Amino acid sequence: MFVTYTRTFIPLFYQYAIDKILADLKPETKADAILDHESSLPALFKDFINIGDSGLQKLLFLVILLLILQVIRAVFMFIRGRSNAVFSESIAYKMRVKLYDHIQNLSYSYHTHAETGDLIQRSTSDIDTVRRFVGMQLPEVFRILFLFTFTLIQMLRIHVAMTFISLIVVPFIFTFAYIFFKRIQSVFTETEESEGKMSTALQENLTGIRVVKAFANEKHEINKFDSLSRKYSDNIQRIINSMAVYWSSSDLIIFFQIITTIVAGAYFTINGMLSLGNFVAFISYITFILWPIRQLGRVIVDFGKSSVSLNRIEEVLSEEDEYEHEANNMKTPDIRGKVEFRNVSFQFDDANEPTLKNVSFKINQGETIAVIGKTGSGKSTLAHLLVRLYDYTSGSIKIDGTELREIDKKWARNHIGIILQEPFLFSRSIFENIGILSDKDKMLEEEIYQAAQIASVHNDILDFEEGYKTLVGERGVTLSGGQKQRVAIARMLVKNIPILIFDDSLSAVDTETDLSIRNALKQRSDDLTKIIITHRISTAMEADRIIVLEDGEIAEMGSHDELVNNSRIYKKIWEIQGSVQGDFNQSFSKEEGEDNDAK
Ligand SMILES: Nc1ncnc2c1ncn2[C@@H]1O[C@H](COP(=O)(O)OP(=O)(O)OP(=O)(O)O)[C@@H](O)[C@H]1O
Repeated sequence: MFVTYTRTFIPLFYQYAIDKILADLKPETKADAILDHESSLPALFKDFINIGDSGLQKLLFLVILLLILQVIRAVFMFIRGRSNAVFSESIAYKMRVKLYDHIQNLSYSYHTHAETGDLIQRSTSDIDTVRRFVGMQLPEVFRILFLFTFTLIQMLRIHVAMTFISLIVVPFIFTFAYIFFKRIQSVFTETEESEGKMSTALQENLTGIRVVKAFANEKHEINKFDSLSRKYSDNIQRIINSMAVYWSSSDLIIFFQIITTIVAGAYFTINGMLSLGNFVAFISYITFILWPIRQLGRVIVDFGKSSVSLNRIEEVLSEEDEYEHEANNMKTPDIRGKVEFRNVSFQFDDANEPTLKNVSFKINQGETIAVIGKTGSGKSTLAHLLVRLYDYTSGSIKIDGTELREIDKKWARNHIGIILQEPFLFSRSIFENIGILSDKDKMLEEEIYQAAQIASVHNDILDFEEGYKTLVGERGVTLSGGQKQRVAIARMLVKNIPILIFDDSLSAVDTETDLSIRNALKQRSDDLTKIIITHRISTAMEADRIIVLEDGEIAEMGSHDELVNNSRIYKKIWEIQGSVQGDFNQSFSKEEGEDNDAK
């Protein structure tokens, strides 16, 4: 406010210099009617200028005063700019962190439906729009309004009629700016959407670049991106064209206003109703009032854009935080490894029928249970229920006697570990990837190595040039599928969890490694409860019990020996896989024999 207010004094100095000082310097130019008008310059300033005796000295003091005023204004402008930036940046920072934290706490089901690109856009460019609004547009509106008010007051004090004439175009220019920016708002929105589509395509392409390369599909991808990029450029071009029309036509209106002011000012001055100095002051006032006014229309329209962004951020923030939503009295029982399913059913919100139906089974601490079944039979869903990624619709799941729904989610996930079907590795070193789940600040190397040894990946890692320091590319692309799975297993093992679920997480390792991992796990602890979801009969057959799922129901359950003779589905799988495995082993040993013979 200070900066804006003091700005309106500057034309008063011009007026004083012309009307009072020039007259002293060159008295012969003094024509009564022109110079006898009072100056509106505050008395304090006048006194300072009048310290000088001669006209030249007064001029010198005026320049010094103007300089001091400008320096003070510059300091205040700096403080204003800085505090606006600090304030808006701190708001943006808080919003970013809040949104990021909230996204972390949204449910698994939210994330399975959400679009990554869209969430990124909300967390970055939408927040930036709000930041610009708070840091630049909002202060700009206040600045323009203050400037307009203060200037209006100064002008009215000098000459009322001249004031109205000088501001005749203000309502027009403001309305013109408002209507113009309102009209092109749709172009702004389309530009934002086309930018969003372009970045989503880019993100999707980079994520799936290996598939693109593998199918030599680059041309199609390039064409797709090219058309999106063109659309974006066309929209930008439309904005540039519209803005060019706007600036030039509003310039014309402003020019008209300046001409009107000059003509009216000259008339008043010649007729002795306005001093020469005040005439100059008026011209100065209108120039610095008219340019911001035409900005105001734009800023007001930008409000719309910012409110769209705020709504988009708010939309995410209003999604339910899965932890906050839990009751305060959630339990944190001692979890040792006993699991009991009783008539458990589960249906996805958007599904027509239940994915799991009346599932009942028991697992004692230290037992290994294998779950097999056709794809889509509900195996992963069953595992997801155990870590409370979803809550069962009916029935009961008890973990060491406590109803799972009553156990604190974080507590449950800290005691029941799941190694997901598609393990995700972060683009950090292998060491960091394995240690990432540990609650300890600093993982001991020994613990990491031990976990990697059990997961049968230690030797593979040592074979890498940089060993444990090897950086796994984004999502672990520099590792083979089997290595990735084993790193994911090691990552879970550092946690020392009593119940472990392998959701088909041994599928990419060979049978031998699969066996050695299972043996190492058995050696490490007899108490570890394991649920192994698998398509491989050789993995399932060693379990204490095997559950065969069919269309979400338990079709068969028992040990390998029980099922191999006395079942429908398991027996069939055994016959198919057993014979293939037999053939494989036979041909393998035959080749080995031939090799040996050759030697
Ligand atoms: N988030 C979801 N929303 C709606 N339906 C889902 C969702 N996730 C899975 N399903 C459906 O639930 C059924 C069971 O899926 P699930 O992943 O549990 O099967 P699965 O036995 O693990 O299969 P696979 O062996 O192929 O991994 C499938 O028909 C699947 O389409």
